[in-house]
Amino acid sequence: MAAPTPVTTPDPPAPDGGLDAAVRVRRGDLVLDAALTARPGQVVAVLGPNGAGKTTLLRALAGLVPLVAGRVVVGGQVLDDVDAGVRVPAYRRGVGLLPQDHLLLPHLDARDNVAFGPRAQGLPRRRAREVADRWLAAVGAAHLAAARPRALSGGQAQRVALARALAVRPALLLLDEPTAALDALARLEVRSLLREHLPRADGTGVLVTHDVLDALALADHLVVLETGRVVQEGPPAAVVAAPRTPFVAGLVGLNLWEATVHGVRVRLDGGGELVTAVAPARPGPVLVTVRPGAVRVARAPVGTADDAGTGPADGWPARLVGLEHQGQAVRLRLQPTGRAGAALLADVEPDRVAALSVGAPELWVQVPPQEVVLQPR
Ligand SMILES: Nc1ncnc2c1ncn2[C@@H]1O[C@H](COP(=O)(O)OP(=O)(O)OP(=O)(O)O)[C@@H](O)[C@H]1O
Repeated sequence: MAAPTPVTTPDPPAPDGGLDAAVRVRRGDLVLDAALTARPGQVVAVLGPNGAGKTTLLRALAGLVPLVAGRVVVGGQVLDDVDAGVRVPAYRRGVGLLPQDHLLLPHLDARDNVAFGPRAQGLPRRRAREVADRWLAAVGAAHLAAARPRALSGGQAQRVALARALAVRPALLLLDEPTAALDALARLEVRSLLREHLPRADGTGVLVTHDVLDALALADHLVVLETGRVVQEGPPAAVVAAPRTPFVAGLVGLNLWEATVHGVRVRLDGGGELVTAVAPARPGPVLVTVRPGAVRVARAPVGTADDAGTGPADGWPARLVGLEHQGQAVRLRLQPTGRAGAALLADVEPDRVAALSVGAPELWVQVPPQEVVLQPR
């Protein structure tokens, strides 16, 4: 009998383009242990707190920091393989790195800074300058062609550096916080330039950022790095919607706690208890997220969890320790005053702030059960 025709095919094996890396690096106290993969045409964003190892990861991929263990394959070419003793030097990798401090060559004008890479790839001077002019125009910096780096503003220098990185059309383009040093307007402009030019169809981009908007706007895949480890990854919108660490929750402005659930009772590991509208099938450890806009703040408990037929008053007493604007609302930072409770963010209408903050030594925070979102831990 003839074999049935398969109706689905498994994912293709790692393509001979793209990025396939698993690196271990030691730098001082940091042990970086991270894997990154991306198909050709994809951009991966790497997000993490200061000192997480993001720059070290880029430098390892660029061949500027030796691996202790692991392998880096770009576009089918093995650039590092510690077991096999392969280490392609940085200048022969065809990998573009846009470092945080952009490092334009000070004695060359913007055009020759951009033409430098194409020249090094063997283009004659005139052709390399034509390529440079095209890329300067593409990033809106044609008028800066004759300027030396010291005459450029931060945003202008960043555009020229971006043109320089793109002009060599690397198989792997590494960008270290390309929008960090820019003011809000320049950041928007550079972000839309990146969206337009990143990546080329058969190349891969890795973008280190502190800004979750960069990840949402520019990346296909988001990797969160903390103390040298990947703690969460996935499509950016999915990571942002369901943070699994306080760092990510803080970035997107959600409250997040580790807790243990028994029926509808959610006991926070750090103290305090919430009630959930939907009891998970099994008791056990969970992550709890709550939108700041869902937190009720009042001078005294309002109703009780008895409304849901579940027991005594929920919530906990807290004290106001900070206030900031958050869109149309005011975001309150609250610290528990007793042992039963957790610090949290709450968004309230501006006209309620005076009533809550003037002369109230203690407030009461509560979360409606339907706003308590649980994920397995
Ligand atoms: N050359 C070095 N010598 C010693 N330790 C280093 C070196 N480079 C990095 N480290 C260590 O690695 C840690 C991570 O550095 P890295 O610059 O990769 O972090 P990062 O995530 O990019 O941080 P930031 O967001 O602040 O740029 C540092 O805190 C330091 O402990």
